[in-house]
Amino acid sequence: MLGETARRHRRDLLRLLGWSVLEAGPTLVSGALVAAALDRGFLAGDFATGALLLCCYAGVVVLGGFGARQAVQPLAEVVESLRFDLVSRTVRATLLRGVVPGERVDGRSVEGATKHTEVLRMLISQLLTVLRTSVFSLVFVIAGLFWLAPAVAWVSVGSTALVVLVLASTARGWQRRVRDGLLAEEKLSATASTTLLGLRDVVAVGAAERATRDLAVDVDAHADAVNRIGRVVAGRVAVLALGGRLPLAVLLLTAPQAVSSGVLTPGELLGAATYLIGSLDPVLRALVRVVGDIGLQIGVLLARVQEYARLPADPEPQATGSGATGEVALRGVDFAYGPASEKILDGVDLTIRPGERLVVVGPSGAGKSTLANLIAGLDTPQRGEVTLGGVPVTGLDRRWPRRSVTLLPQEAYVFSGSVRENLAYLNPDATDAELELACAAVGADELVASRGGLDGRIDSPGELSEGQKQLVTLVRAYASPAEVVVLDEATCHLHPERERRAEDAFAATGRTLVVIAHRISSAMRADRVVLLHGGAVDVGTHLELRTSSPLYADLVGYWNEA
Ligand SMILES: Nc1ncnc2c1ncn2[C@@H]1O[C@H](COP(=O)(O)OP(=O)(O)OP(=O)(O)O)[C@@H](O)[C@H]1O
Repeated sequence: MLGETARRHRRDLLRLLGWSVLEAGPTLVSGALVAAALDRGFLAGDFATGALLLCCYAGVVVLGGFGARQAVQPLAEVVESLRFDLVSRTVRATLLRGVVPGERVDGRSVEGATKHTEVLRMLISQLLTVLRTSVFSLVFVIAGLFWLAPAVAWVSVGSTALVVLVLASTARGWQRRVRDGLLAEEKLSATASTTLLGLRDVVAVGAAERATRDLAVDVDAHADAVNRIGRVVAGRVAVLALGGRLPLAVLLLTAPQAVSSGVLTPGELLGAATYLIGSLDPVLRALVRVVGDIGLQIGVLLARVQEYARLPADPEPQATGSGATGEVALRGVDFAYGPASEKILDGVDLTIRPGERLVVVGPSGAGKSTLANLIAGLDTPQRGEVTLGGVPVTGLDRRWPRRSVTLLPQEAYVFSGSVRENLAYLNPDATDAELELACAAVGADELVASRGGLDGRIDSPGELSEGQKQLVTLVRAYASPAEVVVLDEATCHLHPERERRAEDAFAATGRTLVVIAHRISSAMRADRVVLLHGGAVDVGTHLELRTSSPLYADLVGYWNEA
């Protein structure tokens, strides 16, 4: 995931690297200039040279500050783009999994994904900020020390290697503990939010003690996990303290001997101490904090985000054929919303022929929308099966955009964006000519023209009336490649004449059209009508049902009066 963003921002990363070298520049010359200022200037009685050399150092520090300032912009480009990529991936994958039967997706999945992504953004920003200068600074310190005091440089290399070795060998255990801590925190927050949301029920059924006990278990588990992390942190801090201070201790202990024997001048001694105190120790600390702590936290969080960004599995292997003939069949379908709930559909058999215009009617709550969801594969029957072109609908290709069935619900969803983006939502490859054709067919051309054509904007969808929103979604469905279109009261806010025009337009394309009727006029122009009642279906033409079914005759009468 990170690699993809990094590839796109190669230039920004190179700019970041370049400015970071400049930012770390003062580290390279700090010890050397201090040593020269002392030996050739102040101790040699040449105050002007000493002061000039210190001024040079100050100049380099200002240049380093300029490098730090310039590095901010490329850093922000990379990090913000990374956040956008991560959020897009996780939300998209969560939504796609949401329409797959058997996948458990709720608001917490998206919330968890976005929360983790936000933390990741901050951590990666810190990682890049510290890492980019620390690595160069470390190299520069060692180089400076080799120039001034090679023996101290070797001790520094050894102690740095020791720190790296110890941290690397404990990295796995550390990562495991951080992950356990994160999981414990997630579990605690899930239990707490479930308990708090159902607080009234918990009190009503006298389960307060039980809920407290359950919560206490998760609180203890979280506390244990945090304690285990704390113990590892303590060990790592000790190693770091030893590794960072050892070279300085060696320098100070050997200083009298080294200076008196002429191995080091006083200036070189002070220069080496400047490198060690001013750079090596802080750099090692920063590196350990960043690579050891932040780096590992990033690894753990990325693994979690990757779980959220998991796309649903492709169709099951038994799903052969494209399902693209437009024939929908329900065989012995039973459906209920819960194991103890009443059946909404009870042993329903129904074949919808390719290119047929079928209208579904029935009393409120009879299960018309449920039938629409089953045809679209959004729900799975407990018994029997729903097939499309002979293939179980739940086994069809569910990659976005859905290619086989398009279901338009009553609530039309229009988002902020261009008119084109809204219309091409179910077929991003649609050409302008195809979209214009779809607009003309369903009668949305005036609306699109009034918004400034395909390039026009819909900045706040609330400006559109419900009918206008339904027109937008009708164009979407028309422009989609699906061979079966299900309109679940998707034209209820349109004038009857506009509704007829839209339905006729779909029927004229030769696709299978299933309309959950809002008005009796839809049933009157259908090839066949399905009357849904008490979990069963009666099927026939409008005239047949009118004479054979008293319930249908009642519904027609009710509609006519209305
Ligand atoms: N997600 C759900 N969970 C539990 N029960 C549901 C769910 N969705 C619908 N129901 C119930 O299932 C029954 C059928 O609902 P459905 O929406 O399919 O009926 P409908 O014929 O489309 O109704 P209407 O004409 O009022 O839109 C209703 O009793 C409804 O309350």
